[in-house]
Amino acid sequence: MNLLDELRTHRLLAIVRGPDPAAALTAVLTLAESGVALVEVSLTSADALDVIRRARAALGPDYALGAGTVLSAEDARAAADAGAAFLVTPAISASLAEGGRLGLPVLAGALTPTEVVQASSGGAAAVKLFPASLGGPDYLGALRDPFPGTAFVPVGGVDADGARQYLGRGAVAVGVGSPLLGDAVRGGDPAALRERAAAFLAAVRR
Ligand SMILES: O=C(O)C(=O)C[C@H](O)[C@H](O)COP(=O)(O)O
Repeated sequence: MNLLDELRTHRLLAIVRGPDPAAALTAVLTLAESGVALVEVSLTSADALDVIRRARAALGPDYALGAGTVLSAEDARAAADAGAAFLVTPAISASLAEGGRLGLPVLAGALTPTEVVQASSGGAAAVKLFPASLGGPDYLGALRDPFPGTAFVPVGGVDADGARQYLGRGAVAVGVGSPLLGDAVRGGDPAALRERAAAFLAAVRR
């Protein structure tokens, strides 16, 4: 898949992370049904690889389902085996190069200018600005001056209002976990998740 194209087109990446595999799977499927085109399942979730495997089986081969918090080369390979189509990392790590070897695009985490350079030169499809809440939209704006060609995806503490602001400052997309998922990862009402998904999809619309 072309991760950068997907991010540019859909502008919203949902991050599922939770203690309950059944609830995580339901959340992934609910997000997909709601029109959220890109979802990552964090490997810190309970039975994350099994959740990815089941979600892949339910959603088919073309859905943009990825694995998050992929730090090691071993995790990158396991995520690929489970059916992840892309990898997300919170930092520059061995999984970036391994993604290249596996042919999987990587959204690589970076915070500082030095890390932005390392992520890009390491082959990242896009740079996940993490934790974005540390500097907010102004910090993204400051980074965009020296890196106008870099595709940034802010992650961490991004609510619907923040999503609009980051996109207005030139982010290609935003990544959203708890403000979107809420209690859905602990078995909360899927109808409420559908409503939050609709609100975030409206917030990222051009
Ligand atoms: O999974 C990783 O490696 C991440 O870096 C993602 C972050 O930890 C949060 O999950 C996103 O933050 P919120 O949208 O505030 O919940």
